[in-house]
Parts: sequence; C-alpha cells; structure tokens
Amino acid sequence: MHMAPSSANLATLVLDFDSTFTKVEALDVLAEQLFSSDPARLTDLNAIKELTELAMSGEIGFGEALQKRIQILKPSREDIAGLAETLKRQVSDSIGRNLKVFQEHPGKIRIISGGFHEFIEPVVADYGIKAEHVLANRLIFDDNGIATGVEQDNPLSKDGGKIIALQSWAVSGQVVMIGDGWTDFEVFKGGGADRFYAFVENISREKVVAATTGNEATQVAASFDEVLHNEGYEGRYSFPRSRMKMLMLENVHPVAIAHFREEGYDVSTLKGALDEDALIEAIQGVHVLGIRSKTNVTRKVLDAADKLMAIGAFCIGTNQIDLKAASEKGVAVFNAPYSNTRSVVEMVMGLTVVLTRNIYSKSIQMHTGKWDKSATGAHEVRNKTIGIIGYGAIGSQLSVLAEAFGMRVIYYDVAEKLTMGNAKRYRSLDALLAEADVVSLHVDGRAENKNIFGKAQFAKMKDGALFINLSRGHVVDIEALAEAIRSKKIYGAGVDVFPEEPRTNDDPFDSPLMGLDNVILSPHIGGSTEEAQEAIGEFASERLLNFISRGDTTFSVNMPNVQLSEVEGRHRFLHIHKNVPGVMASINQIMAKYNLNILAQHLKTNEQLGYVIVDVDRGYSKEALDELRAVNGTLKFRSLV
Ligand SMILES: NC(=O)c1ccc[n+]([C@@H]2O[C@H](COP(=O)([O-])OP(=O)(O)OC[C@H]3O[C@@H](n4cnc5c(N)ncnc54)[C@H](O)[C@@H]3O)[C@@H](O)[C@H]2O)c1
Ligand SMILES: O=C(O)[C@H](O)COP(=O)(O)O
Repeated sequence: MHMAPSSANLATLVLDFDSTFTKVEALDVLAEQLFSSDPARLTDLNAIKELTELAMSGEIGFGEALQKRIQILKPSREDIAGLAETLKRQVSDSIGRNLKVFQEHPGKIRIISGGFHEFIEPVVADYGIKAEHVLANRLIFDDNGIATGVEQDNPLSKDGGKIIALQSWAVSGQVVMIGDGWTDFEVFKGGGADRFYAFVENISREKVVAATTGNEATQVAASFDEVLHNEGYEGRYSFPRSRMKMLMLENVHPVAIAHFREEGYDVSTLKGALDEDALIEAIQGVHVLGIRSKTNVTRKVLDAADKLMAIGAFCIGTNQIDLKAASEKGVAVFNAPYSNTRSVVEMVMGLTVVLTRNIYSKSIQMHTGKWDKSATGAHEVRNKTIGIIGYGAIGSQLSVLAEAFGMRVIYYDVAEKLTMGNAKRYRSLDALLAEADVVSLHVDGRAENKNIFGKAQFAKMKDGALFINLSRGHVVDIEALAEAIRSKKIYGAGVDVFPEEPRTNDDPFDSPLMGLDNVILSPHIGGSTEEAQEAIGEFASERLLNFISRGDTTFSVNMPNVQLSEVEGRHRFLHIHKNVPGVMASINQIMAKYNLNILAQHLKTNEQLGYVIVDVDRGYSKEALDELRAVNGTLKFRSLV
C-alpha cells in the first residue's frame, strides 16, 4: 500500500526564514513597526531596507549588514515580541497550506536564518519546528532590555555562516536548501546541501535565480508545493499549482487573473485573440485556457493541446469552441451564461429608443452644423410591438424591460420557454415579422443558425420597421440587411455583431453597413460593461477553480454537471471517459482488486461522456492509479489530494 511517505527516506528540508518561511524580511517589518510609532525614524526605515536589499542580493557582506541594522533599530524585547506576532500572520501562503506536512514529519523541516531566534522560534513553533531545529543569530540586550548588537561567536553573524552553522546538526541523509537569498545558494555552492531551490513565491532575486541554471541539483520553486512534490513529500496539492499554466486571452477581467494568482497558478495574459496557428503554439503546456468571443478553439487547436484540462469562455457564447472535439478529449468547457445578460438588454432598449426617435441621424447632422428640429418620423416606443427572436436568457429579460417601457411583446423560439409577463409566443416566425415594429435577434450562435435571417425574412417585416442584432454576426445575411436598409424597407438598424470581426482593436473593420442611414454600428460591445466584465470574471474563474481543484463541473457546457465539495483528508480520483458500456464495471473491479476504501462515489453521464468521481481513504496503491488510467475509454484521469 502507498501511504504518506515515511520520513526516513525523505531529504531534510532546510528553509530560510525571511522571504521564504515568511513573506517578508523581518527586520524591514520591525523597522516599519518602529517607524509607525515614531515617524521621526523614517530615515532609519529607508536605511534598513537598503541594507537588507544589498545583503540579500549579495552586494555587501551579510554580517556587516546585520550588525548595522541592529545598531540603527535598537529594538526592545517588547518590540521583538510584537514582531513575532506580526510575522505569524505573514507566513508564506504555500507554507501555511502545508502545515500538515510539518506535523507529519517532525524534525525533517528545519530553519536556518541570519535572523534571530528571538522572533523566529515563536513563529515556527506553530508548525511544530523545535528550537533545536532552528539555526539563527541571537541578540545582545542591555540592562534596559534594548538590543544593542549581535552575538559575535555565532557563525551566522558572519559571511558564509550558514554553511558552517549547518554542520552542527550533522544531518544524516540528503539535505535540501530552500531560500530566496544569495546566502542560501551559498549553502549549496559550498557543499552544505545536496540540492537547492531558489524560492521565488515572495520575491525573485535575479542573481540567485540565474545561479540555478545549468545545474540539475538546483532549480527555481514558485511555491513550497513544488519543493514537496519534487522531494517526494505528500503536500496539500497532489500537483503543485505553480506548475499549472493558465493562458488568458482577450483581456479577461483582472479580477479573474487575481483569483487564479491568489490560488497559486501560473497565469499569463494576452490582450487580443490569437489565430489558429498562434494558438496552436501558445497552447503547448497550458492546463487552462481563458477566451472570449473572438478566439476560435478548433479541433486542430485541441489536437495540439497536450495538457489542456479546461476552457473558460469569459462570455456567454461558446460557438467559437468546437465543443464536440473538446468532449472527445475530455476537456471541460465553462462559460458565464448570465453575467452580461442585463448589459445586452439595456443596450437593446437604448437602441430601440434612439432608432425610433431618429436621434442618431439627427446627432450626425448636428455635428456638421445642421439644426433640424422636427417630429416627423420620430415615435414613442410605448404601444409599439417588439418581436423577439430567441427567448433565452437575454430574450426573456428583454421581454420584461420592453414591457416596462409600455411595449407589446411577442416572441418566437424553437424551444419551449417560460413566457414573461404579458408576452405572447408566436409559433410562426413569419407571423411575428408581419406584426413587429422592432425585430430583435437573440438566438444562440449554433452553426445551424447561419443566415437564418436573410432576404426572405426582411421582405416579411413591416415596412419601416427596425432591426436589431446583438446575438451573433453569422445569423444574419449582412448583404440582405444592407439592401433592406438602402431600399428603405427597414427604417433603421442597430448592429453589434458581424460575420467578420477584427481580432484586436488594432485590426481594421469593414462592412457593407458602413455609411448607411439610421444604422448604429457598435464593435461587439453588448456585454462590454464594467459591471458585466467583472461579474463574468468572478463567475467563470470560480467555475474553473472549482473544476481544477475539486473536479466540480457545475455549469459546464459539455461535461455532465456534478457539484462536489472540497477534498479534505482524502484522495479524489476524477475519471472522464467515453460514454461506452463497461467503464464503470472496470473501475469498480480495480477498486475492489486494490482494496480501496471508497468514501463517496458519483457517476454522471451525458450523450458523449461519463464522469466518475471516487473519494477514497488516503492510503492507496500507485498501481491502482495506473490501472484506472488504463481503463478502456479513458479520456482524462486525475488524482487530487
Ligand atoms: N453582443 C454581445 O456582446 C452579446 C453578449 C451576450 C450574448 N450575446 C449573444 O446573444 C445570444 C443570446 O444569448 P442568451 O444568453 O440569451 O442565449 P440562450 O441560449 O439563453 O438563448 C438563446 C435562445 O435562442 C433560441 N434559438 C436558437 N436558435 C433559434 C432559432 N433558429 N429560432 C428561434 N429561436 C432560436 C434557443 O432555443 C434559446 O432559447 C447568443 O448568441 C449570445 O452569444 C451577445
Ligand atoms: O458571448 C458573449 O457573451 C458576447 O458575445 C460577448 O463577447 P465578448 O466577451 O467577446 O465581448
């Protein structure tokens, strides 16, 4: 049985304290603490920060910097106690979430620091690290309890001291040094450690990072999870999040990026969309892709995606993604189906009023110095009929707002829908077109909807009616629309979406609708409000995070939806497979064969996919995982801790 790895076979992990165990440099924090109670000490604060930085990047001797800093600071015993309390709240995120590892392997994780026992010990004691496993300096206090210097016979008060101090432990087995600073790298360089990790979760020091290249025993670690994973410890995450790449295109809202980064993922961003070739290149090694409406995720892109687990469409539409191909590969797709609905609807109402009153054309005239005050051709929307085609989230919300404006609402939808207010469902599109003063399109972008609105449909509209499309460009024959406007069949139009749209703001726009009378064109901004974008960022990032961290597929557009709790104190296997007979039986046979203690099990299927989630006790065999991965029909298999 594969249980939590036994301590005996594991390397001893020696952690630096400042900017590694904690997020901060303790003496800088102390300086700030003293400065905040005495603003006259601002110059002291700056001097301390400068000395810290110079010492950490190896520019001046460590011992010299330490002495100088204590002599400037002169902290009291109370100041040091206060500092320890502050530092307890500043433990590095990846250290904090791995508390259990410290508890499971007492003595295996130790601290070596050029800082001071007086504040390090109380902080690391919370992680079960005993005083004898902390190597650090000691302060010298005068009779008034004020620190006046550093004990000089301690090797850690001198340059190159860490490597000498380390020998006093006489650790048997392998030693791994983890730290952000040059003195930490020196431990490895001087032969005091078998391996070295440049710890960059809090700060990345160029000289230290550069020193790790070209040596197999040294590498950069973006989190303690990575170190634990590499060294065979069983940490909080089975796979370090800092090694999971997220690529966010098309200006995905910063709130989403911040959430991903807070959770420790490696996120890169691009402002615009990418074409197929560029995306094929960019998607290599990417675990989660974030897009909006302009990025086409084709089968070719999905074929090239070697690590992809999930796609987040940070918008409503998912027609730009080959959902069938994504399902065949077990890639989960999420979107934000309701977050920009209101923004679109408000824009439709605004366009309806502006077009009905001919305000847009009059405004253009005013800008050329023409004053044309007249009521001719301007109408109220009250008592007019709006015909909504596609009565989904947006169509039905529009129904409510249009009624609030006093409009009569009729709608046409291919599916059965809940009718809002006094709206009336029409089963014939032609009948709707014959009655509507305003026709507004809100169908989804499925491929079959290409050109559903063309010459024949415009011909069936009332003379002088208005046409609005904020759904998808390809659903309307744009030449037919241009002709309907030129011939005055249509009195005006509001168009936000086009068959061909520029990929970025730097690309040109061209359309047969340009220059036509009473036609308001907008650059696909129906959902582009700050409110909507933030709401999408929140919603879609939460869906993706819940899927990646716990397997939850709530709201996925292609995976069977399963709502799951967090994985605590157990293992979770996630098995995505083709929906073919026999998979579940095979999985259960493997579970029985390896005597896995099942705590919970879920199976949900859709036409294409089956999704099995099994929670088991922490003890399990690696062979069982290999067999589960090899079950016929498996598309993706993951094990979570
Ligand atoms: N302009 C923008 O910025 C913007 C913003 C958000 C959404 N959108 C687009 O708006 C559209 C509507 O979004 P939603 O959230 O309401 O989608 P939805 O899926 O909730 O609703 C679409 C409705 O259209 C119906 N439908 C599909 N094909 C039809 C057809 N041929 N005839 C009649 N009814 C049909 C469906 O049955 C469904 O009820 C989508 O195309 C979406 O991509 C555009
Ligand atoms: O599908 C959508 O939500 C809209 O088309 C908006 O797309 P966008 O996020 O690219 O603006």
